[in-house]
Amino acid sequence: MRFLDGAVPPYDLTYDDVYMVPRHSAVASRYDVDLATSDGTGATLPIVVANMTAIAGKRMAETVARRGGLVVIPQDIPIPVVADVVRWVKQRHLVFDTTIELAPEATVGEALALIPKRSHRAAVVVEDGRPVGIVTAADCAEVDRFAQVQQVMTPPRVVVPADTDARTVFDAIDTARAGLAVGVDADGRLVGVLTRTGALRATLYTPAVDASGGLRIAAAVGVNGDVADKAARLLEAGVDVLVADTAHGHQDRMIDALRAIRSVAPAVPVVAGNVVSAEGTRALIEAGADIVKVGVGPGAMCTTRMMTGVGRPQFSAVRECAAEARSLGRHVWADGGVRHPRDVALALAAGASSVMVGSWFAGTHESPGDLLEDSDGRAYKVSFGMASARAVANRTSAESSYDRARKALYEEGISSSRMYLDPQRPGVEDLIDAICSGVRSACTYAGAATLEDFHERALVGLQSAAGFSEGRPLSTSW
Ligand SMILES: NC(=O)C1=CN([C@@H]2O[C@H](COP(=O)(O)OP(=O)(O)OC[C@H]3O[C@@H](n4cnc5c(N)ncnc54)[C@H](OP(=O)(O)O)[C@@H]3O)[C@@H](O)[C@H]2O)C=CC1
Ligand SMILES: Nc1nc2c(ncn2[C@@H]2O[C@H](COP(=O)(O)O)[C@@H](O)[C@H]2O)c(=O)[nH]1
Ligand SMILES: [K+]
Repeated sequence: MRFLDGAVPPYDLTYDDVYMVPRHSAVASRYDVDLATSDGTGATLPIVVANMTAIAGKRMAETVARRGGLVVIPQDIPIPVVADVVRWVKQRHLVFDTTIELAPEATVGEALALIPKRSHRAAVVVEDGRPVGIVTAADCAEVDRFAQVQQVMTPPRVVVPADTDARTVFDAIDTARAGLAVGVDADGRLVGVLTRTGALRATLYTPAVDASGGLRIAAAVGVNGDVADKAARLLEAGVDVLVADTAHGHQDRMIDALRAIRSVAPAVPVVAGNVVSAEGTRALIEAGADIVKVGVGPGAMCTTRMMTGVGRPQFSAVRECAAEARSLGRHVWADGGVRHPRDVALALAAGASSVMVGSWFAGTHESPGDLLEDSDGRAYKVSFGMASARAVANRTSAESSYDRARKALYEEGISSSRMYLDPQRPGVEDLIDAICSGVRSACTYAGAATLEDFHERALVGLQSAAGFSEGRPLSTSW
């Protein structure tokens, strides 16, 4: 990456401060761009879901890994629970989505509570493991909540063997004008469901899988307690990538934690952070990190910069840390502050191998929280920061009352924020589609067929606030 006209920025920059200039391209199609990462994590997309309790759970992990990204399960989740999640995620089908299954006698009320948990917005009624009906929210409208689903279900219109190729399933759904296809095994037992868009996606994305063909998943460890023991238990559970995470990564505790992790995890990729300087990046790499997590203060739930004045505008932080990591043959993840597809493209241009997204994905069907409605009927989920009073109270619940009171004084995150679902893009895969389209397109504007080429070729200019605002679309006239 280089700056237009050799500019030397007079101050540190964030994503809104910069833009990319198109360059001659020999890449004929946006589909010719390979978005696979080269950082050893096995991700086929440069997207990592941040280790935040309100965002990264098992449904998120399944859905994102099926499209090629990675989800980091937070350090606040007890390790036996993480082990269950890992086992479950690794058993998921690589094409068909996990179904919300209901018995014929289940109530409409139960169906309505479960249907919003999945973007395919339907439940399958199952008898002896075989699909006998489909229920959508529309089928339940104006029906007594205690009615049984067998009274409102409709028969599945497209039932296919689960090994049918995705293009054929797409055509079958399209021809039948059905909402989705139900996939079954050789005995007619339910395997999963696939929507028309899901079938399309299955032809465009490559799942991130481990050597046994299971979906990949990452998990975080903090820097306190017996870090080697926690890391060993996570590895035993089958975690593919370990993330050592704390607010101030460039500290002795982190260096010790990394050495402890490396003693039990010589082979798996280890990620550590957060830092925002070349010095911090080098220190974590020397202590054993393969990938350094970059970002102090850009996160949407983060109050660190307001509380402390500490941090660094994210584009410059990523650029400096990526250059240092690359000089040592390692990588960085850009962590925090992503609000538009362009931010992902710019982080990759600055040299990140992958980009972490947290809050933006909180407002999706796949985040763990319940779907709520505000007084205007707009759907949202509640998100909160990992250094918020709420998260600290959860994390320290086993400690003495005195210790909890002491720790409660250091609050650097929002405890409750409403993340609205975008009615056009209510699922995390809708947002991933938008990000991937943006990044693929950015790569062809730069004339790049891979993310490495993109970093190499990106030509970046500095812009004023007016320049940024000019790029925003107008939904009504001026
Ligand atoms: N990217 C970002 O900008 C930030 C991210 N976070 C996220 O919040 C979560 C919780 O992280 P964290 O608060 O580190 O909690 P942890 O539970 O990981 O504890 C951090 C440890 O580091 C010590 N420490 C020393 N200096 C600091 C400092 N300036 N800030 C925080 N801890 C310090 C603490 O000791 P003692 O309490 O005695 O001081 C404590 O032992 C993580 O997921 C982290 O990524 C949090 C803040 C900023
Ligand atoms: N200072 C804080 N940073 C936090 C907190 N919770 C999470 N984070 C950081 O934000 C990113 C995600 O950024 P987003 O803009 O996509 O939401 C996450 O990975 C952490 O590094 C917090 O409470 N305080
Ligand atoms: K912030």
